[in-house]
Amino acid sequence: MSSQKYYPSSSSSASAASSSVVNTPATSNESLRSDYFNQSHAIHAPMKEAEESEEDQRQKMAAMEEHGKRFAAARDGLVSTINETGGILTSLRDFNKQRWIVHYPAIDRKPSTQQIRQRQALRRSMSVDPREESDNSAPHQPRLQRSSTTAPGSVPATPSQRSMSPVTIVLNDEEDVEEADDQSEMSVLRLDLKLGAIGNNPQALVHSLEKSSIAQLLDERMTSSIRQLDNLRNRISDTQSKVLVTGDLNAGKSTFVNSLMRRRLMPVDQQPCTTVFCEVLDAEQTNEGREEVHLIKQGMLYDLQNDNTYTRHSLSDIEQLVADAEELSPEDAPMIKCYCHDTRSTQESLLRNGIVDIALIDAPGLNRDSLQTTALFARQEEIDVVVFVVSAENHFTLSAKEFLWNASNDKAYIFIVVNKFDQIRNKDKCKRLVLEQIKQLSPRTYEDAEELVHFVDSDSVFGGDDVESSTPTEDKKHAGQSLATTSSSAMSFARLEACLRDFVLQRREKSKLMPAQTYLLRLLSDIEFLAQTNLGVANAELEEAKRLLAEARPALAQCKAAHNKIEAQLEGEEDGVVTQVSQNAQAAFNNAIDLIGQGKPASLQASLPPYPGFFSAFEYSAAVRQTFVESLELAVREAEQMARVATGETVQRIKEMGDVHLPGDVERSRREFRPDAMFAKRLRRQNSGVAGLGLGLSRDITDARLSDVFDVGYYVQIITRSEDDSQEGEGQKSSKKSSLEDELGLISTVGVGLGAMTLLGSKVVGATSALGAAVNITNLLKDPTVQKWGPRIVFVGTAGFVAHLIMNLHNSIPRSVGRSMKKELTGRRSAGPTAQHVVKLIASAASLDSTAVAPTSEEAAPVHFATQHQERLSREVRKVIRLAGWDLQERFRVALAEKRGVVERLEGQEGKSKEAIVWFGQTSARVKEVRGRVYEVEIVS
Ligand SMILES: Nc1nc2c(ncn2[C@@H]2O[C@H](COP(=O)(O)OP(=O)(O)OP(=O)(O)O)[C@@H](O)[C@H]2O)c(=O)[nH]1
Repeated sequence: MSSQKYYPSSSSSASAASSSVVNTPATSNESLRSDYFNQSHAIHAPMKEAEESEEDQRQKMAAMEEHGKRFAAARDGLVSTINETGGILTSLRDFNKQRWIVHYPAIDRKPSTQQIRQRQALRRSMSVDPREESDNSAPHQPRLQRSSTTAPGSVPATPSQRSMSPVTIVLNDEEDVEEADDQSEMSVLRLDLKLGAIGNNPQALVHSLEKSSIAQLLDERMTSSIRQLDNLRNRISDTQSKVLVTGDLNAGKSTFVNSLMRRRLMPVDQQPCTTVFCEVLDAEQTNEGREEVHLIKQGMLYDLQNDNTYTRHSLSDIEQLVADAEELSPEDAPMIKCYCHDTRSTQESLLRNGIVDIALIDAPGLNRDSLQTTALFARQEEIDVVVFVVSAENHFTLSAKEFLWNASNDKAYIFIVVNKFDQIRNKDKCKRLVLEQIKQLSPRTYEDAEELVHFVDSDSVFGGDDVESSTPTEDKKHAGQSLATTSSSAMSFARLEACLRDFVLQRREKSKLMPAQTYLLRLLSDIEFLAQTNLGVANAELEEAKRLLAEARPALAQCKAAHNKIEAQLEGEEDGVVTQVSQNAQAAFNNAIDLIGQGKPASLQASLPPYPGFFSAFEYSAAVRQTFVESLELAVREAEQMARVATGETVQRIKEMGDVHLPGDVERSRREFRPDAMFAKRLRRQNSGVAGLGLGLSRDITDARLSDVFDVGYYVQIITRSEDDSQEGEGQKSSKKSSLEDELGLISTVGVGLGAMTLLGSKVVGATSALGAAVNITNLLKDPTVQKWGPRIVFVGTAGFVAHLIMNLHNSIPRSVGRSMKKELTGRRSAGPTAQHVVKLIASAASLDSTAVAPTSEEAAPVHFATQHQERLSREVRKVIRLAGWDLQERFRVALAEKRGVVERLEGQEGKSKEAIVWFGQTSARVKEVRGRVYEVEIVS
């Protein structure tokens, strides 16, 4: 609809005016100049008077009214869609901030064939006017074409990839890269990515930035677009229209503004002079009819009602004000408001048109310095129309091209005045060349070139210099040609005016509403593109999350089950090996102690030393004791070695359990089992001589003692025990009998006791043994049989027994030593009674109470060598197994935490993706609906 050609309503009058000009004779410059004005008025007025009957006036008014209604409807439609778009954009921004980091598409210039196909499909779907889906005959509207590879499945495989490598937006294949450059990228929400060396390559920059950084930039872009929407709403609700007149230096902008006003308001100079923005307004409508100039104070926001924001000047001061501003940089150049009368009728006047307030802004000529400022100014939403003045002599400079390129992006249509056309000889060629350039720079403007591009001679309104310079010296014929030229120039200018007036007034939808519509469509298109892109991303991420969850959940469950299983297994392994080691040790130690008790070495690896003879009996006993101790040590070592082996096997089994049950990606324990580290503490202590066999043994177990040679206490005890034994059970009695008891009868036993006493005396036996023996003997002497046979038997027995003992010392010493050691090893004190026992012994000797003599088992410290060592071994084994188990458990704990983390992250991703799919789906539908409504806003002339 907007592409419909329109023709200015006043074009008929313009041509009528021009034809009249042609028919009017003129003789001089002055007369030509005045003729022009006179003719202009003279021609227009009578024609209008003649042509515009009452009926015409009525029709015109009705048309105006109708036009006003259409304008209001279009404006209301746009305001409502602006509001909706603002709502969508705000929620997108919030969603980006709070729920889902919005994915910003990047550009990829080397697509695969598949990507090209996907892109084409997506482009087709996104470039279709919602209504065109059902109605292909719908009128042309600005279209935004997008291409993307974001169809589900074409998105990077993992979110991590995605975070650094946003979804690729394929521009175009090589043949149509140019087209892609201006159509495929984001427009309103496009990020201005310029940074360092890669600033010229937004694609590289997008790839290098973190997704969150881009989301942040996008957030800022959305915020500024929301502001822009507010401005647009205010602007289209405002009745004033602003026309910015800009162009190359010296192109004749000021002359053009003056011509429009039919007054020499702006200073005109051959030298570039305008550095200020000068806004020309109708004094009647805007300044209570006062003609004056307001120079806005530096840094002040202009307020007509507030004198402090500006200084007042007369119209004639403008030239000086502009000259003063010459020295300033474009950024500091002041803004001037020029209130003046347009004396023409409302039908002719641009400013005082009776429909809408118009302000004409004369901008500084474009050069490198001012380009930025003017471009910014032109982008402002309150600028409805940009009139670009270009000199026909110079065509478009680089600055002009840049400005037009950007401005036509923003405003779509630019009104172009090709000025100084009078200076051009080959006018057709000039027109062709200029139009060629416009086609490149502003395609929309080119489409409507008939109405929007005008080749004129602005100066001709005041009687151009060309005419002045030629007439004085030329002949009448030449003057006639000049007249014809001037007439044609006037005609062109009149047509320009009519078109401009029409463009600004009657078609202000186009000039005022269309920028808003264009902006909205671009913005909505961007949002839809983002929504589609993110929908694709979310779908891909959901699929990915589902796929990975399908692997991660069972892996977690499997890991948990394996963990539970190994926990139970570990417990079993620990208990098993500890029990095994404990039992083995117990058996080995008991066996060792029994062997020692029988006077044999505890280990097969040890053997008794050779007997050196009676006179070295004591040394022999010491050597035997040493051998026993060493053999016991060997037995302990053997038990420890067995424990090491059993532990090693269990550790290996635990390791294998780990290999079987631990997930493959979990690092295995690097801890190595070192058997020699087990029991190292005891060995160290032993080597340093701190403790002998350790654990609960008195340190003098290795010390030899005389009782090892003659165990008097033992002999006496055998005698006394016979009485006690009679009170005990038969089974017990037999088990307690030693081999010596078998050999000796009661008599010889008594003899042994007494003989030993006699032979060795209390010195030899030791005080406690002697005392114990004495007590026992005292008890023995109470026996009547002993009293009767005593002396003789004692003598014979003693002599025999002593001989026997001496003869049998090589056998009895190991037994004595063994017995003594066994007592100690099994927890009975062999080092002699404690002080308490001695006191008891003395007391019992005095009272002859035999029951109080022997230390009871409770009194003896319940130190059992076998038990102690067995416990030590068990503890050590348990410690090692626990460590191995703990190691494995720890691996499981890490693996479980990792797997749980993966599942939780994927569940989070799944949830977020689902939410995003719903959200972007709804948003996409909403945008589509609003876009449809924006398309429906009918902006017609
Ligand atoms: N021949 C001819 N000269 C013109 C025309 N328009 C302007 N001029 C001359 O061109 C020169 C510059 O005109 P200005 O109106 O000052 O140009 P400008 O674009 O406003 O200049 P700056 O603001 O300094 O960039 C003046 O000498 C004008 O007389 C025209 O249509 N034909």
